[in-house]
Amino acid sequence: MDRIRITGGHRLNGSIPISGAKNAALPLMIASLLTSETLTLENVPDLADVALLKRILGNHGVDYTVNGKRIGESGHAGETLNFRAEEIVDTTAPYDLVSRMRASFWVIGPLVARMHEARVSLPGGCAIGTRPVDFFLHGMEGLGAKIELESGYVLASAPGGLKGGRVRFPSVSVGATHTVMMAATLARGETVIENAAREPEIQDLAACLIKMGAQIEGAGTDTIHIQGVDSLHGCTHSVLPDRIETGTYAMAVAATGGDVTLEGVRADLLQNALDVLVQAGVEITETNHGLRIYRNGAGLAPVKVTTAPFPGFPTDLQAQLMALITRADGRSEITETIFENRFMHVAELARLGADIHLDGQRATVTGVKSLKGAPVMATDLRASVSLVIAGLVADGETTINRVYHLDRGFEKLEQKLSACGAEIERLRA
Ligand SMILES: CC(=O)N[C@H]1[C@@H](OP(=O)(O)OP(=O)(O)OC[C@H]2O[C@@H](n3ccc(=O)[nH]c3=O)[C@H](O)[C@@H]2O)O[C@H](CO)[C@@H](O)[C@@H]1O
Ligand SMILES: C=C(OP(=O)(O)O)C(=O)O
Repeated sequence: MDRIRITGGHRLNGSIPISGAKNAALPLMIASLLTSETLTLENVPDLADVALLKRILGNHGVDYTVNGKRIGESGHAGETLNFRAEEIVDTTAPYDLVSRMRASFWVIGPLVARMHEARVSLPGGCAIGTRPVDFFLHGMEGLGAKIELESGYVLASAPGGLKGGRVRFPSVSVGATHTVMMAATLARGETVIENAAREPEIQDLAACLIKMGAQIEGAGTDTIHIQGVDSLHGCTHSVLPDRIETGTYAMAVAATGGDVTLEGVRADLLQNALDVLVQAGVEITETNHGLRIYRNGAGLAPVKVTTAPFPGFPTDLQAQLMALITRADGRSEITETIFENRFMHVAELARLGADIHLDGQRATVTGVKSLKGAPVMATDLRASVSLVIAGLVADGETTINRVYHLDRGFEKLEQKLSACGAEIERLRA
């Protein structure tokens, strides 16, 4: 297994291009199942999760071709890929693939909408909580699907096709909102999704579906109206920039000190997190080239943060923020409200000398003068990158094991950081 070795203590200076968002690219790719025409996606990040989803979609009959790198609508230079599901050849999404990535379960929506049946394994993904699928199942039932569970698989069928309905989620779920919204585009009549997720990735998916001919109103608010249509067609869509990658590098610069411009980003996608950084004493300005993150000399102030659905502070940046404030001047508090087991980085940060006290869903972090490098273990995607941030500021050498977690969601991490002066390298197994 590959490892990452970091020698800490270098300030970051320069610029970092931000990739297309993993969490937007995945549902957009899945939307290709809804049409027999070609869906062209620009600015697709080159990530392990994207590669895995290509395999999963391929199994259903989706062909994909690479258009090569070209500058997309957004000015980003990610990959442009064509997806074409002329015919769905298999409506089963098997355990060995779906168990490796949570988002692959979302194929259930488009498959039932187009083929009136699907057999999808219960999902896997980052081990950050129990992550049930009850909202998805109730949502699909709300559109008239019959749901059965058999040997770890969900069997969903709607022989006469899906029918629009009212779906109210008990609490906000990004994945269930994506799935029901996709399914409803081809259902007969109107669907109303209440208590819908408002994440930017939902808006990006809705924008693409609308270009494909779907009738959707209200994406980005908590109530989404979808009027079903008979069929959807192809289109070209550019994946929005990754707000979690943006926030991660902003926190890395805040931690090491320095001056870095994050290119191709949208500040409005992570305003809450940027406000927290400003409270901590980081200077942030929007320039013609992107978002300039600057901290030189000044100390870090402690912060009090509670994770929440968008537009709140994202759970996907919680671990990175914790790494940053391990060296703040005073005591910070982080409360995690989305996932019940998303503090696995705490024990690893403690190995580097962080002072963190856990009480249920609340972590109290007392700033220390310095961290010291040590071998640590990546436990999930965002936890792994929090160890990278801690390693960048720790004295001496930090080696991170199990970096396959990082490869799921961070494109060219070592290259992007070394270009700004970090001493970071991958040790191939
Ligand atoms: C690929 C992707 O986009 N992943 C993101 C997505 O995950 P994902 O879509 O899996 O997360 P959800 O928004 O669904 O989860 C939010 C909460 O709802 C609960 N829940 C969800 C569905 C359900 O049927 N029943 C249920 O109880 C979950 O266990 C969790 O406690 O949103 C999360 C919250 O912003 C992010 O951390 C993930 O990075
Ligand atoms: C938790 C994440 O991904 P997934 O939902 O695929 O596990 C993430 O992107 O941080």
